[in-house]
Amino acid sequence: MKYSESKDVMTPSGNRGPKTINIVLFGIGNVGGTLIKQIEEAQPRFLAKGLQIHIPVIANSNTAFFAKPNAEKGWEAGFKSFGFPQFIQDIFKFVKENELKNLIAVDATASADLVGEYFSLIENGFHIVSANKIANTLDVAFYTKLRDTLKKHHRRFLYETNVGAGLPVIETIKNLHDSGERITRIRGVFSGSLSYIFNRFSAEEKSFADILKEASENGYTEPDAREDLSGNDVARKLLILARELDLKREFEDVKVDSLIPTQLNGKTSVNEFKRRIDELNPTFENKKNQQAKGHVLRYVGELSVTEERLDVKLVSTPADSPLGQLKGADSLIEIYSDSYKKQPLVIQGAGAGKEVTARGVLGDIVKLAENLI
Ligand SMILES: NC(=O)C1=CN([C@@H]2O[C@H](COP(=O)(O)OP(=O)(O)OC[C@H]3O[C@@H](n4cnc5c(N)ncnc54)[C@H](OP(=O)(O)O)[C@@H]3O)[C@@H](O)[C@H]2O)C=CC1
Ligand SMILES: N[C@@H](CC=O)C(=O)O
Repeated sequence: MKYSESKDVMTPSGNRGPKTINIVLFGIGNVGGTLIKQIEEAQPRFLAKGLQIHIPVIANSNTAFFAKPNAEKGWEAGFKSFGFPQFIQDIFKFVKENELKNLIAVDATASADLVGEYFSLIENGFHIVSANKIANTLDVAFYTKLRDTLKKHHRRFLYETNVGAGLPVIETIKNLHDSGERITRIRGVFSGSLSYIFNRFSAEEKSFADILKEASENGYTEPDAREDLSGNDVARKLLILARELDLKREFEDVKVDSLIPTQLNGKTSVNEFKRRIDELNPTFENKKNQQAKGHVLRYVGELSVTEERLDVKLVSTPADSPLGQLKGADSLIEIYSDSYKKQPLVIQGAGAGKEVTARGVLGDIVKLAENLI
């Protein structure tokens, strides 16, 4: 398959040859689909700065589409008509044959299988940008091996959207830590979907199941919403932050208060869970009604760095407290440190959603592109 890059494009500043970045995109759901749109819309602005972002390969779990340059606009039709069964080796062959440089694999999936391919992606010259949290939350041996492999092949791995979607949480925590600041505690509402669910459930007379369905339709939940309800998604976020602070903890070290009643946990399929979703209602009606007056439910994560403790649980908090006042799918993350001792550094804003997340992924791509030739 031949793919010829438009190397002689004239930038508005009059210089020849913008820097071309080649994205291989895995995942075209909420985040991946929105990312393509955002790249297409921002292309004139990138070009003005001497940057051109191509997406020569677009893949879902079973199909890969090898696109023509600048084909982002009509990619859906091409994907349907000219998609091939997706095999990673074909992708490697394609980028080699076409001598594509500045390769970035973007992981907009929740797939563990794809994470298993990270090593071969790196060995084949790819940098990685990921919204998928799995690579950062497998065991410490994997975590370390991934970083060693990146170092050996001079590749980078950016994953700002792993915590707080488009919010600058990882970058802020990393900057503080790397500059010698002692972070003592990180606490807050880390899940955008559970924020949306509990903010509405606490304020409205709607059933828990109906609100959960709407959260899913709005693209706030994980592909399997039980990842949110089980607390696993928040646990992953806490673990990722702990590891940024050099605490080599495992997923099992996070103490998690699951929100899934035992009869729906574990053994049911996603479809069966969706069919029986109304069974969640009595549990949450009870929790809502048992609260003190003026209190609301919030699902909170806390990383106590000094005690090396990671906790995820449902709490009842006064409606006029900072967490109690949350709206929409907002996350609110408080960072306590030696410099931010009494008044924490607070990061607040949408913690889930396809637009903010895709923008965060694009932010990582542009950041990475700045360091490429
Ligand atoms: N939505 C949000 O607000 C946020 C999401 N994220 C993360 O972003 C990721 C994607 O979320 P979202 O877009 O909502 O999920 P979706 O379910 O909407 O999309 C997932 C996409 O991944 C594809 N996929 C699955 N397995 C593979 C594979 N092995 N190779 C290639 N493609 C694959 C799916 O293809 P198919 O249809 O064939 O299965 C689908 O296109 C998740 O890891 C999530 O945690 C992070 C922050 C916020
Ligand atoms: N399900 C997640 C989406 C982003 O990671 C959340 O609700 O925060």
